[in-house]
Amino acid sequence: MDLFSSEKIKNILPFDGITNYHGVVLNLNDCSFYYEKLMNSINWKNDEAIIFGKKIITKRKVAWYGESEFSYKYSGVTKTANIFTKELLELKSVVEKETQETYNSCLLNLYHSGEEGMAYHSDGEKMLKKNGAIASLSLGATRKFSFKHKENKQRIDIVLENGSLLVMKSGTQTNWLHRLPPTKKVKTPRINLTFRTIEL
Ligand SMILES: O=C(O)CCC(=O)C(=O)O
Ligand SMILES: [Fe+2]
Repeated sequence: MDLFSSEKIKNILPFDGITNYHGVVLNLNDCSFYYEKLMNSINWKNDEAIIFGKKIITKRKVAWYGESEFSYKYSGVTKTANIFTKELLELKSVVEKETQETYNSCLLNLYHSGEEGMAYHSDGEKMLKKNGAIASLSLGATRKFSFKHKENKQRIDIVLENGSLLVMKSGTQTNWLHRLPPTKKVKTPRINLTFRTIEL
């Protein structure tokens, strides 16, 4: 973080939480380099979830990476994380410098087109450090991202560009839901990386 960068970092939530939008933190060359690299080298898997008792397989792909092969439970299934690749460690260090926080794991999502998204949820899994920052780095297609207050249903929308960084901090997961709405307008893929701190 440079001396002046705090001026451009804004809390986009009006109350009950802090979510900072840092804007674009990677230059275009780095964006293309990491987008291609991650697209081709990450151990992408379709996600499984149990919705109303039925097993569904998402079109969106996911991958968990971390400092160690920690195991985690997702929709009743125990899975093992992959070990950070060189590129993920490089991106982690960019994000750590920019946010002045540290992270020990990363959940990656690959949305092949605008038809794939993620429904309203909050990231409050037991394993996550309580009120720890979740730093979300976006690569590829620009997508809208929405927050909805759990009580008064107020909505806040933000556009996440190629190379941008959004950091969800204290209060955000407790008081707000977030989602990536599907859209017919976007035809190209987007990769999202959420750096997190897991208590091992
Ligand atoms: O794709 C995104 O921007 C958000 C992903 C997300 O909310 C999550 O992985 O928990
Ligand atoms: Fe999330």
